[in-house]
Amino acid sequence: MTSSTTSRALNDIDGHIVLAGAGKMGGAMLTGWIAGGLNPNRAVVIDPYVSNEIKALAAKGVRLNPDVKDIGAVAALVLAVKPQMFAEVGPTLREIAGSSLVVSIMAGTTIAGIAKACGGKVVRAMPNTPAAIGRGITVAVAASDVSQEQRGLTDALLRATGSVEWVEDESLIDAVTAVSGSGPAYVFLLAEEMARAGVAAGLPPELAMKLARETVSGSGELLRQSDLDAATLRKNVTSPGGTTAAALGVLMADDGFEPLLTRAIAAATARSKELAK
Ligand SMILES: NC(=O)C1=CN([C@@H]2O[C@H](COP(=O)(O)OP(=O)(O)OC[C@H]3O[C@@H](n4cnc5c(N)ncnc54)[C@H](OP(=O)(O)O)[C@@H]3O)[C@@H](O)[C@H]2O)C=CC1
Ligand SMILES: O=C(O)[C@@H]1CCC=N1
Repeated sequence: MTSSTTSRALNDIDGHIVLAGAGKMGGAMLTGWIAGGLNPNRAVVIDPYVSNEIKALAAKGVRLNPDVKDIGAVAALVLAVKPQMFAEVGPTLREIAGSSLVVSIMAGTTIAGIAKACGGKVVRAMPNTPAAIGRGITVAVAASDVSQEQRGLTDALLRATGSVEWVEDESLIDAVTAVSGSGPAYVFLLAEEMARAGVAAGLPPELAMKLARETVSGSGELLRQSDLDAATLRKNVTSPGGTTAAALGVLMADDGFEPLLTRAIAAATARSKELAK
C-alpha cells in the first residue's frame, strides 16, 4: 500500500457494494468481504446466472439482481464480468456507477475503456484466486480522479482477500496479470505434472497426488514464512551430487524451466494487452 492510502473498516461503509459478475473471482471476493465484516445487507449482486453458493448468500441478506432504483446509495461498483462481455454489459451499469467508485478486476480492460463504457471513478485491480481463502494478492492502480477516501475503500475491499500493492503506472498491470493473476494456474499445473510424473515413475496415483499437493503447498508456506529467498531455499534442498541436483540439471538446462516460463509469462502479458483492444 502506498503511504497515502489508508484502509477503511468494511463494517463502516456508507452505501452499498454492487458486484457485477459473481463468478469464480467475483464470488470469492464477495465471500471475503462478508468474512471480513461487510454487512451482507450492504452487498448487491448483478449476475443473471448465479451459482448455488451465491444464492445461499441471499439467505444472509445479500440482494440478487434488484431493480437499479431499489439499490440505494452506491459506495462502489465492482466489475468482475469477463472482459469479452464488458462492451455489452458496461453501458447497462452506467446508472449504477454514476460518479461512484468503480473497481474493475477485468483482465486487459483499461481505466480509460472502463470510464468510457460505464463512467465512475475507476480503480483497476488484478487479484488472484487464493483470495478465496484470504491468501490472494492484488495489485491496484487508481485513476487520477479517485479520491483518497475511495482509495481507502478499495484497499479495504481488496485487503479482505489478502495482500494489496498499489502502483501508479497502469501499464504494469499486464505483467502483473501474467505473474500473479494467472500465476496460481502455473502452480496447479506444476502439482498436476509432478503427480503425473510420479505415476510414470511407479507411484500409485492417489499417493502421487497427495505428495504433489503437500509438497507444493508446504513449499509455498515455507517460502512465505522463511526469511530466506526462493533461490536459497532451493539450494537448501540440493545436496551436492544428489537426487535434486540430477532433477535440476534437467529443469535448469538452456531449454528448461526458465525460457519456458519466460515465454509463458510473455504470452499472458501479450494476451492482456490484446484484450484492451
Ligand atoms: N479467475 C481468475 O483467476 C481471475 C479472474 N479475473 C477477472 O475476473 C473476471 C471474472 O473472471 P472469472 O470469475 O474467472 O469468470 P466467470 O465466468 O466465473 O465469472 C463471470 C461472471 O459474470 C457473469 N455474467 C454473465 N453475464 C453477465 C451480465 N450481463 N451481468 C453480470 N454478470 C454476468 C457470468 O455468468 P455466466 O457464467 O452464467 O455467463 C459469471 O458468473 C474476468 O474479467 C477476469 O479477467 C481477474 C483475476 C483472476
Ligand atoms: O485467465 C484470465 O484471463 C484471468 C485473468 C487472470 C486469471 N484469470
